[in-house]
Amino acid sequence: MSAASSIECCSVGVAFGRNDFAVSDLTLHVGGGEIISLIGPSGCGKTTLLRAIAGLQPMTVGRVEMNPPADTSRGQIGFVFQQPSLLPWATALENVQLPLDIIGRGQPQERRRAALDALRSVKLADAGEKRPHELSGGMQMRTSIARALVTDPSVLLLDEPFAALDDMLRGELGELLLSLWDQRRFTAVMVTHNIAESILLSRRIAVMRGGILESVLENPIPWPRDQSQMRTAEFAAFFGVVSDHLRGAVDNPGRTPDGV
Ligand SMILES: Nc1ncnc2c1ncn2[C@@H]1O[C@H](COP(=O)(O)OP(=O)(O)OP(=O)(O)O)[C@@H](O)[C@H]1O
Repeated sequence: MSAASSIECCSVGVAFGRNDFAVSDLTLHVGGGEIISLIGPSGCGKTTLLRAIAGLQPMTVGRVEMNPPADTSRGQIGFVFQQPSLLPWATALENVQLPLDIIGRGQPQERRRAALDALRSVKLADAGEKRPHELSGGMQMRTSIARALVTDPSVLLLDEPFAALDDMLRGELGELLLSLWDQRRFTAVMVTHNIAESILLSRRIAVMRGGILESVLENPIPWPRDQSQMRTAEFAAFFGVVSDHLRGAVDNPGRTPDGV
């Protein structure tokens, strides 16, 4: 596996109209092997920032640096989107193997073995021959996660990955993500609307509003994480802190030095 890259967003600005900045002068450091959540009201620029980090969205100003550099075309950056977006005519195994086929890594047999390993890692070892319509929503999302991880990326970018799932599945897949991170230690940036999920899964929470970074909150919940922590007083208290920042009820005291 490649070393987890740190991510440096330096004064990133993305404008869609002449002066219409969806993301404005945004500077953020994400440490190698860190999981950080991007949270904020609808339309505040979370997806635009994630796409800029991925290299999918040209920036109007600023730059994004990864160290060591991570390159999508070499499978070093993985994506998980809200919709699993699997090829309907391909089996789960073929879907997972697809990124390896595209970048042309290894011999066909090695690719198949890697895809099987990735499916096993998301507890879908027995579903490889099924097509997407034969999989439940949760299984489709597991397949999508396996596809994102099959190339052993050093950076994983997730855009509201569990938003379409019910609470039980959401919690289950959150814990799966934590265990995958524990084994692989990739750097992850996850967009979510769900405060509890952002607290359970990430080390820091970047709160955005109107295209700017409102604050970066250090998450006090100890590691290792699991869902039982969601019932603690500490979790509830931090939930309140994040909510206040989201509502704009706090005047920025939560910034950490590398999130300025
Ligand atoms: N391709 C585009 N062309 C023009 N405007 C865009 C484009 N993509 C995004 N925008 C605008 O940029 C702003 C930020 O959008 P973005 O999708 O990044 O927000 P978001 O915080 O991810 O929202 P949500 O939580 O609803 O997904 C919005 O005003 C949106 O309309």
